[in-house]
Amino acid sequence: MASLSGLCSSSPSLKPKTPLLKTTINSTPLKTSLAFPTRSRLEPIQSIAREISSDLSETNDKLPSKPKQGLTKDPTALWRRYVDWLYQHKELGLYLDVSRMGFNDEFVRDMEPRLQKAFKDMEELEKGAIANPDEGRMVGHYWLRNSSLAPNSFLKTQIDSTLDAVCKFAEEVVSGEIKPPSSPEGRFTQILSVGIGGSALGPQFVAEALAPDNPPLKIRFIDNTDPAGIDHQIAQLGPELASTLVIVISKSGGTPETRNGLLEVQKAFRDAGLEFAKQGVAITQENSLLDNAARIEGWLARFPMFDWVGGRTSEMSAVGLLPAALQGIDIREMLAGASLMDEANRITVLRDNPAAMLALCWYWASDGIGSKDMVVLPYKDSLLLFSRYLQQLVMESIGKEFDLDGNRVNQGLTVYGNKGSTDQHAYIQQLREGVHNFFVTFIEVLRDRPPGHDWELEPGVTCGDYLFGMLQGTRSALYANDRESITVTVQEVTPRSVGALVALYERAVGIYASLININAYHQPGVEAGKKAAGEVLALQKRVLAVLNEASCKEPVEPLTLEEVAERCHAEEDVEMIYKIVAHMAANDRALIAEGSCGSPRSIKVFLGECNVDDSYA
Ligand SMILES: O=P(O)(O)OC[C@H]1O[C@H](O)[C@H](O)[C@@H](O)[C@@H]1O
Repeated sequence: MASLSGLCSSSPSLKPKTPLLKTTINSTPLKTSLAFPTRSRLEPIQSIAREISSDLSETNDKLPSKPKQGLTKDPTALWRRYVDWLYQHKELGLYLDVSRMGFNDEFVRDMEPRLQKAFKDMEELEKGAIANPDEGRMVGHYWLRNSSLAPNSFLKTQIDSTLDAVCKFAEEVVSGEIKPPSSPEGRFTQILSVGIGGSALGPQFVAEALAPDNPPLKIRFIDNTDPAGIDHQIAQLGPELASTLVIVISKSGGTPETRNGLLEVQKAFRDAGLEFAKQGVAITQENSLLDNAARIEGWLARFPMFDWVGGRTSEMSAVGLLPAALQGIDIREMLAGASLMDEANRITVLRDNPAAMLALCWYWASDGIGSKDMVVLPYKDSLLLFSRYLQQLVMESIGKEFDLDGNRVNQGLTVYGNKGSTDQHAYIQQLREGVHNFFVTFIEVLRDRPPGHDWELEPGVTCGDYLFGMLQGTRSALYANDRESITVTVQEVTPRSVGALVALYERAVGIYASLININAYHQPGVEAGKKAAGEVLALQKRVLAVLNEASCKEPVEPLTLEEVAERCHAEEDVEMIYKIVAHMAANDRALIAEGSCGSPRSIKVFLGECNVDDSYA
């Protein structure tokens, strides 16, 4: 867990970077694929897959080879394939069509042992196994929508009581029973959610997908440490800051961006003469720095985040449920949708298990090594953020350097996309005709708009028919050019279907991770960037101390970058010192006495004011 002050107190000097380790898997595709013209890349990918397969063979069954073949274009065969493979979840009204993926029976047969192992792994995980071995943690997001699955009664009670507390608090806020102390409206009208990554993406997706046109509380987000972005959110609130419920979300309670967002918001409250604690809510692990601060300062409410729920799978915890409930979204329906989907995904027969079908398709398309990207295209504006949400869920889970046996595998599955038909006017040209490095997942919503509002904008055709036509047309056009696609269809965008979609992809990630033998539940790579950021800020403090000392002299002594570096005992970091100085100069916190930032060697720099307390030292 990062500490609140950790960003600025890391190691005192920037270490020279060690060169990146070259790996077999990294270098092989480069070498091999360079020998082939672009259109013939399938073969090298297969050979890489085979190579990796032999690496994994000690712990896994032999990797099924992907037969080289074109996609069938025979309409009768395609229709048969469509009907044979169509998955339907009757109660959820959800369909999964994998007919436009080119896998064959042999591949499915070969994958069966791995799938059965994945089902077993998921069963163990749900029973409370330490499925995240590196962090020694259980992985329990599935219990959140069916607490009776929790491995002990203590966890069950925690889940149930948190859900009850979320519902009660939301009801009291919406009804005005809990009110802000000094708002003329007499009730909370806005939510300002402060959080990042898994503590933002789920709530953002769900708000966009499900919030009614006029929610009881409108939501906005601070999900970065960009001061201009923060100012914008606060300025947009204007006088309504007095009726804003600020929800600070951080599992660890120590993420620097979230800490900064909180400090900025607290300052805005002070500037407006408002008492933050009366309007602040914390969602975090018990006894985290955030939790302790909220308790000591007497914030309006605190809700727990559980150790065994990862940030990117926290949408069904208080993280996602509280903001949703405050916007008038039926969270019990979301949970019901997720729970129904989970039940289906426990079935150990491939064709009856939509998450397994997805995972199998991912494996097929990307050779189990991420050789193709997943383009997610919901044809529905309200699902715009689904691909962004999935980007973290999939890429932070799957993008791993090592497998569970410690082999370097550099795994991943790249996800991107926005929405159709809009993206047809942006990059679908490349998908149809350009580099063949992707497969598509269409998300189709059958209901165009609420009943009673539709009209024909030309004889026999509605606006929604166009959207439908665009999706079907793009799917066909891509397939005609051998571009594979999956289609997930839901009847409507409802709390139930959104809950089901979240659960579908959470499980697909879990199953896929098992198929490729990686830990989907940790994120060791994220720490490197955070640590480096801490080192930059530590260096900045030393630069400030050196500049301050020189600027307190009579007369002021402007310094070259080399002089600053030397006095910081960080000669090897002169480039970073240049960047620090340029950034401070752009923000009027350092003054350039001579030269210009365009020619770094010419610069002489000093501080406009001498800080006599020398608080930088
Ligand atoms: O919820 P927090 O502890 O503030 O973490 C927020 C995010 O930060 C990290 O960088 C992780 O990579 C994410 O998985 C996490 O969701």
